[in-house]
Amino acid sequence: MARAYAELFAGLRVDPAHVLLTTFEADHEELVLVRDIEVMSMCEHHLLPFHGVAHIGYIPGHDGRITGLSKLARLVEVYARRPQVQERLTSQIADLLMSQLNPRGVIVVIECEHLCMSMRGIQKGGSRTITSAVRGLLRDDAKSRAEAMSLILRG
Ligand SMILES: Nc1nc2c(ncn2[C@@H]2O[C@H](COP(=O)(O)OP(=O)(O)OP(=O)(O)O)[C@@H](O)[C@H]2O)c(=O)[nH]1
Repeated sequence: MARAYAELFAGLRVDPAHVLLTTFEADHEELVLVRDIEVMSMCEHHLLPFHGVAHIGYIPGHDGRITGLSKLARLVEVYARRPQVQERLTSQIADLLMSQLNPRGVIVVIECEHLCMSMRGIQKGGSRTITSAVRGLLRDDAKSRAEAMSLILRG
């Protein structure tokens, strides 16, 4: 039992800042977006799962540095594998990207079904909760935000 919880909450043992230590010189200053990253997390109120997908986009900083694509998915894992609420999960990912990668903007959109609403309580399966956290240029510039949103919604 203790091992099962250790696995479920493995994200608590990892320093999220370490995930983004891998960066590359790419001279790329346009949007980078990774869609449909699987999310498996645990609602901190009921200790029941919520699951779905995350879409993470960023516009690199003026130095054009990028991070490894898998690091974005790893960041989702670190913050998801702990008791969570979806809103905090969304903003933690966006805030860490802003502070570590120093990009011009970040957008994180997460869509999940919460089993605490499906299996118990109100018992409404199939509803999806969508949260977003938008920072920097992607928040302030309507054109950049619209471009990112259109790519996110395309799927
Ligand atoms: N930005 C970007 N990253 C890429 C591309 N192709 C591969 N990568 C990433 O390059 C990174 C290399 O990181 P490393 O930490 O050196 O390699 P790794 O240990 O295999 O990394 P993991 O895949 O996280 O296990 C990984 O995050 C890959 O996902 C690409 O076209 N663009």
